[in-house]
Amino acid sequence: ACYLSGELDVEPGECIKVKGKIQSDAKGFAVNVGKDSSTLMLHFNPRFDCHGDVNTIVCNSKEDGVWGEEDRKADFPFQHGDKTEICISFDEAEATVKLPEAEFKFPNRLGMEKIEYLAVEGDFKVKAIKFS
Ligand SMILES: C=CCO[C@@H]1O[C@H](CO)[C@@H](O[C@@H]2O[C@H](CO)[C@H](O)[C@H](OCc3cn(Cc4cccc(/C=C\CN=C(N)N)c4)nn3)[C@H]2O)[C@H](O)[C@H]1NC(C)=O
Repeated sequence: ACYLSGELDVEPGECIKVKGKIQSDAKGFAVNVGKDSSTLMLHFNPRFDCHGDVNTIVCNSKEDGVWGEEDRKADFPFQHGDKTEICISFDEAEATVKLPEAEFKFPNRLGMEKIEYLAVEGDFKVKAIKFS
């Protein structure tokens, strides 16, 4: 993981802003939020070229270490070398991922009431993390 934090207390309506740069040879990266590494509200996983996916965002949840059903998004608003800001918020129904030019929703399948864990993994250089 290139950024890992536990013991967070992000409540519904609050925002986690991950600012950084996508590596120029990125194969993929992931932003994970939830309770801990085994219990994720959202695994937001843009894939440039990995696991057989090309330019596809794969979202999923994880409950006690078991992946849920994947949700592949239609848009892929990322390019190699891009600087970007990924803002994640949630409410009882869904998580929202806001990018400069796109927005994605993913159901809050686990009914999580707070985010205590954030991890950014893969080919993404984290510049700043802001909570608002
Ligand atoms: C078709 C065959 C069966 O179906 C496939 O079955 C695979 C295994 O279940 C799924 O894959 C899994 O999907 C999960 C979501 O559901 C997670 O993403 C998981 O990864 C977990 C994971 C995260 N991480 C850290 C990380 C994250 C991003 C990049 C890197 C590393 C750098 C890459 N850069 C390089 N190398 N330069 C590292 N490591 N493992 C992935 O293995 C595929 O989606 C699925 N494909 C389809 C179409 O159904």
